Amino acid sequence: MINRPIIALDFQNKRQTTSFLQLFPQDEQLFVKVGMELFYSEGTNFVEELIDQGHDIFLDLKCHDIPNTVRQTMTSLSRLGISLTTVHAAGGVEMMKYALDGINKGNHSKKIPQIIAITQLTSTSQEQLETEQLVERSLIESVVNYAKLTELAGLSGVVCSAQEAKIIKEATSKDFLAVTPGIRLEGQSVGDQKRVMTPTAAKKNQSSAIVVGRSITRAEDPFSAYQTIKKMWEDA
Ligand SMILES: O=C(O)c1cc(=O)[nH]c(=O)n1[C@@H]1O[C@H](COP(=O)(O)O)[C@@H](O)[C@H]1O
Repeated sequence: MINRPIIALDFQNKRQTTSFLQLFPQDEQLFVKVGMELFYSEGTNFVEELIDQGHDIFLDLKCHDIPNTVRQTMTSLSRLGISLTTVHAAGGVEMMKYALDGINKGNHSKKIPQIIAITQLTSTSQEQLETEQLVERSLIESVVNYAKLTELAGLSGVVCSAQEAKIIKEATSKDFLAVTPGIRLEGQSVGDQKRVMTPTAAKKNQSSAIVVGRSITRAEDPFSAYQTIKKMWEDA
């Protein structure tokens, strides 16, 4: 269980990210997610700067490629000192095993990252699964299947919606992580997300960690929104 909400730093560049982080007390150690948007513009140097500032990093690059390429990517990332990173479970068991091998072969002078796998994105609906992916099973079955394959490959857990966290825990082991984005407060616009839950409902449904973007980054007072969400998570 990760005790703080993970804040998705979905910003275009270092300048925007730094002004956002300045809204938090200097000694507040955050768990932040750097995604493709920020990583592709600022690269590894900025990730290392965030680590030096005392933050835990979820580097969310959603790798999905042939096993050998993913292995070498993970070896490159392993030296950074990040806490978590992602691959797509759709890449297959072999790809996920290679990913783990890549991390293990890397140079961990700082911290060994845990790898978690994307199941079905929280922006995917049952209808899209049927009409676009041509998957005939239910969305839940697909997510649970990906979770079992991820566990078989030896990774630490999955990214799924909080709606599926409990069923994943039942289908896998106690320590297997169900990291859940798609978090909204009551009454907030869901935007492009399809499978959402509140922080309280997510915790009650056995989510291991919540990933929160716009509910914090676009709040009028981001630090206060963070504190509210953190408290909801702690108290549930
Ligand atoms: O890997 C992720 O973090 C992720 C997986 C997923 O299925 N859904 C999902 O929303 N995310 C990420 O979680 C964050 C959610 O942002 P908000 O919808 O603004 O809270 C974004 O950074 C997404 O990239």
